[in-house]
Amino acid sequence: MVEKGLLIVLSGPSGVGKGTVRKEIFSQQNTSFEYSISMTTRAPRTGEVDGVDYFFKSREEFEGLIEQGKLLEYAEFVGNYYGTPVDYVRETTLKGKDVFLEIEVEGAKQVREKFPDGLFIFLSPPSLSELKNRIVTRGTESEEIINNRMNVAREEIEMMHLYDYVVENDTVENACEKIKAIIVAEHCRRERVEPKYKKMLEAK
Ligand SMILES: Nc1nc2c(ncn2[C@@H]2O[C@H](COP(=O)(O)OP(=O)(O)O)[C@@H](O)[C@H]2O)c(=O)[nH]1
Ligand SMILES: Nc1ncnc2c1ncn2[C@@H]1O[C@H](COP(=O)(O)OP(=O)(O)O)[C@@H](O)[C@H]1O
Repeated sequence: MVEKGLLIVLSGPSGVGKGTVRKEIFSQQNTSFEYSISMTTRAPRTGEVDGVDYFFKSREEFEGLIEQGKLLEYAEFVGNYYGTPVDYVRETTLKGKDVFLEIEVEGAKQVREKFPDGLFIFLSPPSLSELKNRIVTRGTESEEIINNRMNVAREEIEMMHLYDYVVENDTVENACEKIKAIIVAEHCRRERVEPKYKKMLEAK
């Protein structure tokens, strides 16, 4: 029987660097885990691609997915819906592959209820002023939305105790190294052979 894959959840306030850190981790290793692309009703930002960054949906389509039970979890974040496709997560973990979710705190709570054995990591900013600086510098949101997201950020930071680990994103390199080390340690704790070494042993 194939061992079920681990669910890895990364949360953190808007602009802290979740996307940057995740992309760096995925670009570095011959990844043993898969990224779950979320559904959202948010409009695509310049350069974002449907089916790569998100599956972009209308509100009606999204509400249809909720009714059909197609989402593992979902939440409304600053005026838009975001949710995780349940079929993808189920199929991938059943194949024995770990799945990496990048989701906000309310969704992470729902995942924790369904998968208490998941690995929950909170990415924190060095300071609120640096958080604001990053989100402003990214240049993708209006001033009003940035202010709303900064208010939500305070509430999210207060929830960091719900996570198994808090990693500060001081530099992308440090944050990636810490997250990768946590994942290896948590594989050991769950008595799983690290996928990279499993492959190494299987190879001739
Ligand atoms: N609950 C939930 N949150 C999600 C999902 N996908 C993305 N998010 C979160 O929604 C929030 C807003 O995402 P986005 O608009 O892309 O802004 P960004 O985090 O600033 O890049 C972030 O905290 C994301 O991690 C999802 O499938 N479910
Ligand atoms: N460690 C870091 N130091 C400085 N800037 C960073 C760091 N990590 C990310 N950034 C920058 O901060 C901005 C927000 O990062 P992003 O990955 O989009 O955040 P999130 O996905 O959490 O909203 C981007 O402009 C990114 O280049």
